[in-house]
Amino acid sequence: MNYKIAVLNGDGIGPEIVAETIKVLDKAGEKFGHKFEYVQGYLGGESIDKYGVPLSDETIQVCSESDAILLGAIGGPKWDNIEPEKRPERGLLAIRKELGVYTNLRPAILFKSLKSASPLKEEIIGDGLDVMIVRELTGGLYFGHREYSDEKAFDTLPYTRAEIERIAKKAFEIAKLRNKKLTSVDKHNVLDTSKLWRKVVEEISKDYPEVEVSHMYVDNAAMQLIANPRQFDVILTENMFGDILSDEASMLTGSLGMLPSASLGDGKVGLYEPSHGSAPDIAGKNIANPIATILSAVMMLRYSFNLQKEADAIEKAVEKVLEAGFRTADIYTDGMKKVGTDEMGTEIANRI
Ligand SMILES: NC(=O)c1ccc[n+]([C@@H]2O[C@H](COP(=O)([O-])OP(=O)(O)OC[C@H]3O[C@@H](n4cnc5c(N)ncnc54)[C@H](O)[C@@H]3O)[C@@H](O)[C@H]2O)c1
Ligand SMILES: CC(C)[C@H](C(=O)O)[C@@H](O)C(=O)O
Ligand SMILES: [Mg+2]
Repeated sequence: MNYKIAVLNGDGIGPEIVAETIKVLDKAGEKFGHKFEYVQGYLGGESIDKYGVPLSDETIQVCSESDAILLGAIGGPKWDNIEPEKRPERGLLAIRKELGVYTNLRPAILFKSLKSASPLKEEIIGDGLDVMIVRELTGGLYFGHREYSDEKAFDTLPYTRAEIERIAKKAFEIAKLRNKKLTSVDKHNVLDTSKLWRKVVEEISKDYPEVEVSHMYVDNAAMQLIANPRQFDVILTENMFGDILSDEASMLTGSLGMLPSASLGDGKVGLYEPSHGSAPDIAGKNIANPIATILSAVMMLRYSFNLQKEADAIEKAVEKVLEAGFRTADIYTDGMKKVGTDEMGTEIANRI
């Protein structure tokens, strides 16, 4: 089959990690007889430089005419001091909103051979940690009414019942296919939106009697993720809590460079990007870890193209490369073979 993928390199390490992902996708395509066609779009800083805006109509069109979107990461110091509406990050929020991808899946999975790369003790991290964070992506604080003056500024955190219902249903559906345990994370003791969130999640849970549901305050959840991460299976939470908790959870897997993501809606096009940012501190040095992006492409094969054996083959190749001791700097531990971004991509592609 032929698949058309919109590619948005973005900024910083974006082009480096996307190049390795394409290398891996092409190898999988070759092996299983698929053709991946890539169409270039522009997002964030690169789009500001090209079009003067962080997301252009041209790129929206390229994305909506594709079967899926592969994104590197956006942002960087070059664009940090421009007006808020024109920042690279606004382009990312706009594309998520435009595509209606309200479900952001961020799976924190520990590869066995990376146990020693996690800062947590082995007895806490255990064997085979696998937590799925389901983050609401197109509502809440990121999209609420906001105002700024040099004397006073505010952001608002709105959620409608419908927005909570649809993400809660997705999370319960996912939990049903996993260990049937869902922890909804909120700040019910303080926020009205959390009051509605908890009420709606409770209501939806009645349709999923096989899933055990519990509620946890976000501050406690931040602590529990470190103290006892294995208690979690599916974590359901709102936009900003999910942003923060997913970066935290990434360290359970060894590095932020290991955490992929899939952003899905009810429409045709899914957006696949690593959970991390453009890492300007290491950009252009060929040291970034491409695995989060490669695993995001695995999610693309699974969720957008239904190519299960192809997805398994890439995932297995990542596992084999890690077992063989290859490590980028962020997951390096003594005695392993340190490799650059491109070598990591090549080693993975060679094992498909
Ligand atoms: N989805 C996105 O595009 C996205 C996500 C987060 C941040 N950002 C943007 O990225 C820029 C930098 O933000 P930041 O520094 O807070 O977050 P960041 O995620 O870019 O980096 C945080 C730390 O993790 C490291 N890191 C990140 N990805 C890595 C990888 N693949 N391999 C090895 N190390 C990696 C970085 O070197 C840095 O030390 C900002 O402009 C921010 O707005 C974009
Ligand atoms: C860059 C920023 C807008 C973005 C977010 O907060 O969603 C990022 O941190 C992420 O996790 O994808
Ligand atoms: Mg983030």
